[in-house]
Amino acid sequence: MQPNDIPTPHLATLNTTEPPLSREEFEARLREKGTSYHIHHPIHKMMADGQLTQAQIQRWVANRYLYQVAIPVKDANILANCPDRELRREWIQRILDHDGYAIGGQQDDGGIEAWIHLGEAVGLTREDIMSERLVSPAARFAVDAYVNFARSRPWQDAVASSLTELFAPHIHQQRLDTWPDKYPWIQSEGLQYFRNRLTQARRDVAHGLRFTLDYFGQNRALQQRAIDILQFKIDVLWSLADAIMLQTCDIEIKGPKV
Ligand SMILES: O=C(O)c1cc(C(=O)O)c2c(n1)C(=O)C(=O)c1cc(C(=O)O)[nH]c1-2
Repeated sequence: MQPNDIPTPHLATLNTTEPPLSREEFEARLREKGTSYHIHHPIHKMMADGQLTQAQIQRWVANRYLYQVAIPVKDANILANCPDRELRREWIQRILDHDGYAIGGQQDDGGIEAWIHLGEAVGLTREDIMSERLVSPAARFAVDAYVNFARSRPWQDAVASSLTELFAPHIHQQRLDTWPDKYPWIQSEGLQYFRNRLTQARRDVAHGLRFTLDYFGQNRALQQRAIDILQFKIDVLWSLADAIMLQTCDIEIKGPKV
């Protein structure tokens, strides 16, 4: 059995008889998936409307830390599975963005550190965040599903699974636009993570999208596969948001407040 034949319940059966979509139509079908992006999840709508309490924002940041630390591990799995040197040269930047680096006198603390600063800006300690003691088990399952996908699927599939980043600049911008007004108690320096991602995500997605349109554009079956993979990733993010929402609802009812 070839890696591409591994049955995955998330991926629909491929219809190989239809003609391929044009490049434009294929891209449009991927972008259409934005209608089910987690920006539409109730917890993110409440967040943008200013309806979350400090304890709920804290739990969101603490749970999302799992995703932040998983991303470079996911990307390292892509590098490990990918024999294409050109792709690795570009992809490695994603690991540096999140882990940071100190190379040849140049230094950047990276996105994980910026996320910890966000946690401190919302009133958590570094220990609260890094110990992962506030995270929900269901959030861990959702994030693990993404890392396992990148570890076990062909690297081309894992590249396509990053394409939720098509929609990420919008949600980062939404937080930058709404938080200062809705949550004035959050120190503004803490929002630097979102500012950094505006450019990083646009750069990443230009690369990931170009690759996906080229590789998965070869025939209709591969195009459908990429669309299904994007849906799988959208489901990962939605499940993560579900997990956080359930947990934050619980703390509002019976504590403990952090
Ligand atoms: O805050 C968000 O809503 C959000 C969503 C996503 C995404 O759509 O996957 C990413 C990020 N943030 C993010 O900060 C990030 O670095 C990132 C990397 C990736 C990826 O799949 O490789 N997604 C995302």
